[in-house]
Amino acid sequence: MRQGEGMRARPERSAAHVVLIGGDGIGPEVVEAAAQCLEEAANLAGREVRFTRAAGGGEAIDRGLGPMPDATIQACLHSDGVLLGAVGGPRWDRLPGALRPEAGLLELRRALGAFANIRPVRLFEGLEDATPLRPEVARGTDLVIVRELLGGLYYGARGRRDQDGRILAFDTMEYADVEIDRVARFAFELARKRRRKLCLVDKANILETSRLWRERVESLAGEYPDVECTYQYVDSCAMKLVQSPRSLDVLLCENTFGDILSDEAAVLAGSLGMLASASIGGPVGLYEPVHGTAPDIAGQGLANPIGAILSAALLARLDLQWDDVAAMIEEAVAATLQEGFRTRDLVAGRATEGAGGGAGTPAVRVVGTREMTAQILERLPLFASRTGDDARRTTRGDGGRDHGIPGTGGRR
Ligand SMILES: NC(=O)c1ccc[n+]([C@@H]2O[C@H](COP(=O)([O-])OP(=O)(O)OC[C@H]3O[C@@H](n4cnc5c(N)ncnc54)[C@H](O)[C@@H]3O)[C@@H](O)[C@H]2O)c1
Ligand SMILES: CC(C)[C@H](C(=O)O)[C@@H](O)C(=O)O
Ligand SMILES: [Mg+2]
Repeated sequence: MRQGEGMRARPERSAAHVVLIGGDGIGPEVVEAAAQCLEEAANLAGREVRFTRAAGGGEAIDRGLGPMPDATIQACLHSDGVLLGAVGGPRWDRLPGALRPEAGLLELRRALGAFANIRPVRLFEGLEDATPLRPEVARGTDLVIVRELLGGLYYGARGRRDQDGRILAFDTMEYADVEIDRVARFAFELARKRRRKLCLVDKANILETSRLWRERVESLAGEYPDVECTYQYVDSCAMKLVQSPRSLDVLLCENTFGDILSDEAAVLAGSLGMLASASIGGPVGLYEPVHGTAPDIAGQGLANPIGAILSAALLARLDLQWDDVAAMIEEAVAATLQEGFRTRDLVAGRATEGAGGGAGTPAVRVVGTREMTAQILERLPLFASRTGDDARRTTRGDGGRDHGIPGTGGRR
């Protein structure tokens, strides 16, 4: 997406080129699952996706290419969208900061100009017992975290120095007004398409950067009188997230606060494995599940692929403008879950295998990554016949399944 191109009508595209960066741990497992779903849904809609696999993260380091090879960045910049699994793991934890896999991801985000990270959080019907929260608290959760992605502590000056014989380490949080304005405008526009509630999450009682965020958001709020704009300190917001999630619509956060709150919010969705994300703002969007490489379950076929699959749906909707393809994937995921299929992480809350089965509730069936993907693939054709408009109407009617995220226009 280019800033400001959001709502411009574009010619329908029938083919797309997507770069896949599997990365490390469960990254390659979930990216392959997502690529299969995107390819199949596109084919069912009469379109075509071509994939290029590119190196990134620890596996690229091991091949002597560094954490984010220039060839990968160039491939991404020349693509129609990028799908990334996750990078990092214990094997690379002792490398100097700038050489770690995670530094490569930051480099890619910056190269793609992806300043707005969108993390939708909803509890799918049927997953009420997957969250450790009481169903009456979590039910109906439908919020979006808009996380600033190219500033703050992640990109500020950091280092160490000797101070009177002691080791002093520092990280710096800096924000420029323009960096705040561009992501805040995006969040206001998003709120407008949803329940018209925007909450700026900050620490303005302590941090000067937060005070600038408040000033900028307060001044922009005048341009969006139809959006209710509130302010909440990050510490109390962390509580509110699990106390009354339905009261929240769009949460606007600086980089670090957004990172932390999104993993907390994953509890509302039943598992970290459920959350998808889109990072947009530059010529091409970067789509990745919110979770990491999950070293504890990597290579065992246990990973929940849904966060990655829903990220592929976001790619279809936001970069390719294939709303029908996106809706097809989202509907197939919802149907698979409603029929009781769960990966292991989704029975970690209060659900147990074989539970349900009475009173119209399907029995819970615990499956691995491949089987979950196969079940979703099998259901795609059920949602294939709709036109994009029909599909959009259906999903909006079901609690805003497409999260009200505005189309971003793609790169052409
Ligand atoms: N975008 C990214 O590339 C990204 C994001 C977060 C963490 N990381 C990296 O991942 C590594 C591990 O980090 P961590 O352990 O703090 O976080 P993590 O998200 O990898 O795992 C946290 C917990 O959630 C579980 N989990 C995560 N995704 C899952 C899925 N799809 N299905 C089932 N269970 C899942 C894991 O098994 C683990 O118990 C670190 O090196 C970290 O830097 C990368
Ligand atoms: C791996 C790390 C750099 C990354 C982040 O902090 O942005 C991850 O935690 C995420 O949430 O995408
Ligand atoms: Mg994170």
